Amino acid sequence: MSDEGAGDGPQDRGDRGGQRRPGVRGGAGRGPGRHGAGRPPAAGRRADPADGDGHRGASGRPRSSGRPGADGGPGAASGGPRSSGGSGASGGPGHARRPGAEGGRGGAAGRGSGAPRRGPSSTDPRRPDRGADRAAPPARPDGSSRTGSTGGAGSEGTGAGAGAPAPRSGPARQRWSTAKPSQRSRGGGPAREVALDVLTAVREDDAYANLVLPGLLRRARLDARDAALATELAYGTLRGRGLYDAVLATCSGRPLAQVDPPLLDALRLGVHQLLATRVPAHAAVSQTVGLVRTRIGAGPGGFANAVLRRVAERDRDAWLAEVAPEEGGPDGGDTTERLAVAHSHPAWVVRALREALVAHGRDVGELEALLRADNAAPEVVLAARPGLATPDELVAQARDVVLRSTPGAWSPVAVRLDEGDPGALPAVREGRARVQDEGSQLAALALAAAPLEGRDERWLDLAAGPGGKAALLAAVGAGRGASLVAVEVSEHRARLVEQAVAAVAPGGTAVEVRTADGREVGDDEPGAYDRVLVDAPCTGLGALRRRPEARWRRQPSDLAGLGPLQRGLLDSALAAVRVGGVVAYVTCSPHPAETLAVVGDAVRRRCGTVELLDAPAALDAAAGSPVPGTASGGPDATGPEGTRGRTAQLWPHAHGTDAMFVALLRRVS
Ligand SMILES: C[S@@+](CC[C@H](N)C(=O)[O-])C[C@H]1O[C@@H](n2cnc3c(N)ncnc32)[C@H](O)[C@@H]1O
Repeated sequence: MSDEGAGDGPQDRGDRGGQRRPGVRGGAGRGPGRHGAGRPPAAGRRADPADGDGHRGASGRPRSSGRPGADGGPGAASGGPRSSGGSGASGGPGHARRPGAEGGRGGAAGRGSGAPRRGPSSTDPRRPDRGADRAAPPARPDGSSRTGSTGGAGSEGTGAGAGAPAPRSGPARQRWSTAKPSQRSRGGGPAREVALDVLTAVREDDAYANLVLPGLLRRARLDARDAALATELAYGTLRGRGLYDAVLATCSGRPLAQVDPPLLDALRLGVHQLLATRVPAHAAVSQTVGLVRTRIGAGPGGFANAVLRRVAERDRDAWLAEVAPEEGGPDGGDTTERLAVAHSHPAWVVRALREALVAHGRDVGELEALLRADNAAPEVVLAARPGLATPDELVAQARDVVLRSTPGAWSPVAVRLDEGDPGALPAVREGRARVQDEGSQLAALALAAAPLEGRDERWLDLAAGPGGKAALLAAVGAGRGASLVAVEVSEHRARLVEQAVAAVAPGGTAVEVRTADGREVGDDEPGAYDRVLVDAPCTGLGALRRRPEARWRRQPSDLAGLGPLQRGLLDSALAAVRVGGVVAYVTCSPHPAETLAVVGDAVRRRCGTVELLDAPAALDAAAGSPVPGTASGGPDATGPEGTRGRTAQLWPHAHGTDAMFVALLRRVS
């Protein structure tokens, strides 16, 4: 579930009707009827609440997912925020971070309350202040407390207090609004309405935020700024829910379970504005209360007013000290619980990520940076498909539509967009380039770069939907005279694969898409392939930054359900590859149960017939220069025997990519 190009991008959106493209053979396979691939759900709706990958966790039996891809389409793929002005292609405009405009909440003032090679740095200089947002985005990626005072809230508030000093902690008096009542928006304004609609769809319909948002933005006809605000509010509220609920529990005077869910959504939206944006406090409260009044009722509006005023009495740091006190202090609590609240992750995910860092041989002290990276909006990254587009072409096209772009940090075919709608680039619209996380790009390119002797003509992608890596592999393979068979169990997602690879095979037969169960290919076609990709369905714990709601949906029990499916697919791949051929086992989760354990088992069970290749070296080869810190498991690591140092793990906080895991296995007999 690693590829964000997937989802709702212009080239692979499910609403294209899934028509066949010339040159793409849609093999019958053992079709969906047999495997119950299921109906294609409405865009944005989840097929299975327990599983975003289009399979049923417990049974391992796949099912069609409403989420075309692990990640959305361009922009949406990114978790939204960095792209802006979005069309459907972008999954909505991004929130525009304005480093230079951090600070004051305006009206709150006075009340006294209140790596690597070109990799990203923690100070993230990539985003200039465009000065055009009214999105009032988070001051820092993790939404930590604001300093400085240059920013008001643009048109968002009344202007009162803009440029005022940053809010300080502690209770004090508050003037709620300087606007005349007639000037205030009664319903919260269109951006908040859209944001609330997203929260409602996520809660009631199990929708994916990145898929429902574009349609809601279009329907509401928001201009770019309001669209950016709506996107930031929706995504930020979903990500920050853990902390916001802890604050609300303190302020609401009743257990949150007793608060009506629609009202709770609106309260979270209000808290997000108060604690993580530069929206002035008075505007955050009055607009959110207006929204509650018009959407839910006058009584709930009064309740929201009382609760949000209490929230507004302190700033984020003060609330953190209250609800997530540092250990060692008088109220210091358990580290996991503190990190869970402070960085808004379920405690089991915090534990899982800590375990993952240790298992892959990294310093456990990196945990907080990793959690913070999960809360930062990822950049939109494009992959220029070899033979169809070049990074230089993408940079030139971005310049033509006044988008800032930079070369990728790692992948030789990557271009990073600072903001904007990737669908504005002709190459993206034509399917010659695609939004795809750099980690996903490197994983596919590493398989293509793995050393191989003898025949190298038949490539296989065993779990291909929605087709991001298949599209890249197909393009690379076409340049080397290799054909690709792409297998996907979900009918709907198989159609997305066809769309994804269409540009690579306009009239040829280099790519064949089959709707089938990948676990059966090994038995049906033993030893038939030279290179095989298993991008296994997984928990997606390495891509939380792209899927704001995912962390609240996943359960620890998902791990147990996914294990047999992951092992079954890897077994099938190892049977389908010829002796001497290479299998890449890839996940967008660093969890040891989905990565090192699966690979370690496979190597152990096949005693001597399968060997691990040097995946970090293959990543370096794919990148064209060293990608530091990918070797997964040093001498002290706890990874299973036989995997140490041979597998590769990328990290959001270290590489600026999703946390992709890559193992390369060669069948030796
Ligand atoms: C992680 S996603 C693959 C992402 C894809 N490689 C990309 O880059 O766009 C895993 C895919 O495996 C599919 N899948 C699940 N079980 C499967 C099975 N038994 N056989 C084939 N595909 C399966 C899911 O429907 C999902 O589309």
